[in-house]
Amino acid sequence: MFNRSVFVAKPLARQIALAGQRRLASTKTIKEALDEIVPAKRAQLQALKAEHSQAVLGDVKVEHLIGGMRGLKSMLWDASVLDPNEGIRFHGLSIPECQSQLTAAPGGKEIIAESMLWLLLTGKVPTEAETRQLSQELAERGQLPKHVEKLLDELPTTLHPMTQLGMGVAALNHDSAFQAAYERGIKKTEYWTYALEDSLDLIAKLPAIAARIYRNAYRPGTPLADINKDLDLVGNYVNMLGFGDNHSLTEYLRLYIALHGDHEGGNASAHTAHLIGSTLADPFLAYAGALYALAGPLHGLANQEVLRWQLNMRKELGDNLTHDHIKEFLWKTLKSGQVVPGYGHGVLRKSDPRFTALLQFCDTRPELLADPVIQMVKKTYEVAPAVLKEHGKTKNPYPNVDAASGCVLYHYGLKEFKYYTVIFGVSRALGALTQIVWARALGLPIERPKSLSMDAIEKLVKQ
Ligand SMILES: CC(=O)SCCNC(=O)CCNC(=O)[C@H](O)C(C)(C)COP(=O)(O)OP(=O)(O)OC[C@H]1O[C@@H](n2cnc3c(N)ncnc32)[C@H](O)[C@@H]1OP(=O)(O)O
Ligand SMILES: O=C([O-])CC(=O)C(=O)O
Repeated sequence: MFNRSVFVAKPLARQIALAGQRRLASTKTIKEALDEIVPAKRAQLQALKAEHSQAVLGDVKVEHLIGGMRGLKSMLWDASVLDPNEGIRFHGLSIPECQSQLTAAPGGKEIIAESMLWLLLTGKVPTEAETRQLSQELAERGQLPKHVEKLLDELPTTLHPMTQLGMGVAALNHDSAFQAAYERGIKKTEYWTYALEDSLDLIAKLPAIAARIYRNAYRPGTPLADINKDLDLVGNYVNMLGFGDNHSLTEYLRLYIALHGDHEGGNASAHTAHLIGSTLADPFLAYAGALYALAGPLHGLANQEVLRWQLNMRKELGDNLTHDHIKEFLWKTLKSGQVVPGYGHGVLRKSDPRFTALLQFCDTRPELLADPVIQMVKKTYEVAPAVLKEHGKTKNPYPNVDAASGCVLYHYGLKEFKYYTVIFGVSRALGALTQIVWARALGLPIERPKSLSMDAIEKLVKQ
């Protein structure tokens, strides 16, 4: 057992060195780490069921049925919680806490996807050795099967990249360990191990699918880099996209992909994965469905729409945009009945801390601060909340993550903004698949809420 008195007696520098050695030394696979946690979580759920099944957590109102279930507490989701004013916390850790505690790539500063995935799956901050071990495991699983490469290469390059991504992901179910095990007939208690196997495979292969789509559509005929077993997931992704020599973009994408990983359970993409997974469709099919929810302009596609909106504004009003120009364009958008992309949110009621973290990344790099697109994002932020407040409709006049996410990509030459949601899709797998693994580990049932007709609502209301 850990002996506190011995530890405290050593000088601070020595303590830090020893703690560092311990962190580095502790190496477990993600499966071994989960094996240790699953029994306790199952026991916690059993106790909740046994002792509190009938406890009331809130009312169901008519507004929930006709208002997109906003605010209705109706899903179990452990990995992250969204506070309307504070934003997201991953297993209790805020974004700045994650930035200071989660492992970066060698030579980098930003959180890497593996570190975030470990936190989401286990609720624990991984040691550096655990993170590196997971990077290696993902790199070893990263190669695509030939039939998926062929499928992607034969799709029209004009097909939206998100449609292609969903198709590539669904086709991976050809080799689903979960589906094969289900057909063989395994015990329910074993489901999660096969769901984990498929989930790790899918997360590992997403960069190769996403990069192939980019290459086919925008850089035809150029070679795709091989997976480097010594690199992290996003390092390999950026290499395959053809931007591997750009350290700043690589670091940005590491941060981007870690931060977009999970946003509690009710967002449309994560919820879709959860719903499909609850039918015991395998993780590939569940996540393919999630990607098509992400591809809607009110959700993930907003990050492409933000760039399109900004470039239209520049085309119409010129390069030297003033605050008044932006106000004018905001009102034009609102008066034509469209939404301002990148603003508003289903839950948040303040500026999204993911937006803040991405802008802080820009603040440390003079070349980004000097870029007109990034300046436009900042200037829009200076005027849009007041315009949206005056317009008076949206409950949240502040920016969400999509208001900033595309600008750095654009600066570094990844300008094909129809591709941007694909990057979001590589990221959201971290949280959505975490939930699928846990839903199978906890034996959660098929999701099937009750629906009511308008007549039935009226009848119930009158009673
Ligand atoms: C990663 C993400 O998914 S973050 C969200 C990305 N999406 C966007 O940025 C698109 C723009 N934003 C929106 O459309 C919305 O704010 C959503 C979809 C994010 C949230 O929707 P809701 O929870 O229904 O928002 P809210 O309750 O504030 O909506 C009330 C009214 O304000 C409008 N509204 C909300 N946001 C905006 C906006 N950015 N611009 C103009 N009007 C807006 C709604 O369309 C709605 O109008 P209606 O009464 O005519 O139907
Ligand atoms: O939480 C939501 O509804 C949308 C969102 O920001 C996300 O999915 O990242």
